Amino acid sequence: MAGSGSERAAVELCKGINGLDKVVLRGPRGSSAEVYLYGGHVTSWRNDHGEELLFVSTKEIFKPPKAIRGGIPICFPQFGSNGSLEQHGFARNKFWSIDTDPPPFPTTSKSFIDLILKPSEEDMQKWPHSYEFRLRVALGNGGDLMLTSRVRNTNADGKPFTFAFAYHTYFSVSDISEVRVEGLETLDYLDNLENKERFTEQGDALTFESEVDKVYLGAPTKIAILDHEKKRTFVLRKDGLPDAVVWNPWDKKAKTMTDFGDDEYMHMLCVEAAAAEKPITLKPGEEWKGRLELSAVPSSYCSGQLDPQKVLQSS
Ligand SMILES: O=P(O)(O)OC[C@H]1O[C@H](O)[C@H](O)[C@@H](O)[C@@H]1O
Repeated sequence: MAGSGSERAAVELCKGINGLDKVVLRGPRGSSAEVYLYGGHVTSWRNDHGEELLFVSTKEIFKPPKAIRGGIPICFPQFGSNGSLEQHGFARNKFWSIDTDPPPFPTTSKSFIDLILKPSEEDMQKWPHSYEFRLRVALGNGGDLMLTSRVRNTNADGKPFTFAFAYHTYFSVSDISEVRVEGLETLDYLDNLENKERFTEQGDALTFESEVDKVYLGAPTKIAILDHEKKRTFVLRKDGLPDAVVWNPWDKKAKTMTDFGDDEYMHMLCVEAAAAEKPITLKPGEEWKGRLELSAVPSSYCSGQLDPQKVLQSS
């Protein structure tokens, strides 16, 4: 549409499913992303060809207070059931606001949105802490998706607080049996399917043939998800987030989930950049930052043209 005078805005606030507010981000060459204010939740990330890269369940009904099944839920201030709050904390069930006056934070992208979450009085009864959670979602000029979370302790009573965090990313994959994850081999992990017992990953890249729910500890900053059939590699870069959670419910668990199709486990994989095992402590006035950068590159891995090690080593 260049030159036609009808170029679409890089950032647009509009209504999504069920009239929920959403922000559409558009990159210069056709890429896009969508963020619902409900949950501060990224629900779509498309490449320059318009192909969707994230999985959202066809059973998802977009009805608060249920969290959205798919995309990138924000888990905060709890991960999983490790605490007294609801599963994965409350951030994914809250209506976030657009932050109209964010503190300075440099970017080269024109396509970004700043969101903010602060506790209500009711929230403070469940989690008695005052905080500001700022989330920036940006679409890079090359179509990369970048999420930056900044959490600040604004407690006036001098008390520190502790939290866990995850970007619970659901990647869309062609067929889970054709997927390999590079970067987590040989790491220690806690197996949620074995009472959180600690094991060491053996051997080669991860492949999938049954339910998996593992928290990899001290994961590298770069992880690659290779989709052999799609000839696509997702590269996940993370900062401030030591763990990587890998989850696929597989067939039996899928059937118990009302917001997830029986066969959808074949077409998704969660690889979640997280601070799950060791919670983060912030004193009043302190700020924590956790960053996720996702890119999707065509790969000819199956024909041997792309060495997965090179994917991991290249910057
Ligand atoms: O169903 P949800 O609350 O969205 O959680 C979905 C999954 O999230 C994470 O990956 C956890 O490690 C899993 O134990 C959990 O089943």
